[in-house]
Amino acid sequence: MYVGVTWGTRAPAKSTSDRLSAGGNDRHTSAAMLSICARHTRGGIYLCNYLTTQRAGGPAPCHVSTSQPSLSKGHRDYSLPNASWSQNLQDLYNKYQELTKNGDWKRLPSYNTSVHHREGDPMDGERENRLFTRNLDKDGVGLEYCMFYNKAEKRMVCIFQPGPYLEGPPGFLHGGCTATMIDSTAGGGAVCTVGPVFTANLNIDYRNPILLGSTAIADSTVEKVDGRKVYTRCTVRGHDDKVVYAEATGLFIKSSNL
Ligand SMILES: CCCCCCCCCC(=O)SCCNC(=O)CCNC(=O)[C@H](O)C(C)(C)COP(=O)(O)OP(=O)(O)OC[C@H]1O[C@@H](n2cnc3c(N)ncnc32)[C@H](O)[C@@H]1OP(=O)(O)O
Repeated sequence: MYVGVTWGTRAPAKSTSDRLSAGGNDRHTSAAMLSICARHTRGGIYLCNYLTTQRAGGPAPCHVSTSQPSLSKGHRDYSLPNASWSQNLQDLYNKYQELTKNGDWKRLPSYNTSVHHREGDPMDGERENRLFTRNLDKDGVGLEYCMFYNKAEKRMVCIFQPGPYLEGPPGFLHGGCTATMIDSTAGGGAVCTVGPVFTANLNIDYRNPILLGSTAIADSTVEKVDGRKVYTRCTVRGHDDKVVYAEATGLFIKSSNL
């Protein structure tokens, strides 16, 4: 499936997230081309073809080109910048987008369902299910994030900005949400490295609280693959690398029956 999206100029951001963050300016976001399919089946997580379906030689033909996020068949790509993104998140996005240019890094599109974006998926159609990390309808109040994968380094980076609906301690991100981002980032890296997996174990040391509206990076690497076992390590740090928020290891088990 190919989906191309062109973004236009947007109004200055006024979200809580932006007020809380150091940045808050909005900016033009360049066109992005992407292709991916992802699916969850029986709890196993798939990310298919995204490393192979991007066409060489520049942007692929677009199915969608609008000044708004792609909503073709409801398949908006939530990994693209929107008006709730802080300047810090936008800057990191631009940095990693730049790194995709030589092919070392790939940006992963992200949808709010696990299966709807797959053309011809038998589960396509009206479904109530939402991807946990994309279950809020309003931009900026929940998780804003984008993942980039480096195949050679078996490394997944997720830049993210937690919004005001994710509060744990007053003003700070709930630890369960931090765990979710670690699970998703390390799990996504495991999937991209070996195929569908289940999370078997997550071990997290929380080092510093994450301010709501700030910008953070979850940086995960697959350290070892031993049979069906995929060992990962993940660090969550601030956008400027000055603060470590959490350190984690994760064990993912390659699905045996998918
Ligand atoms: C970009 C988007 C990316 C999206 C990523 C999303 C990430 C989110 C991922 C999830 O949330 S997945 C949902 C949460 N996880 C689960 O619900 C899994 C529940 N557990 C299970 O289904 C099974 O326990 C599991 C599949 C993990 C393992 O069962 P199996 O029957 O397939 O394997 P088995 O028990 O034979 O274990 C295989 C090996 O792993 C080892 N193992 C399994 N669980 C372990 C554990 N917890 N700790 C340590 N080792 C473990 C086990 O000892 C064994 O080692 P050996 O091969 O050396 O004998």
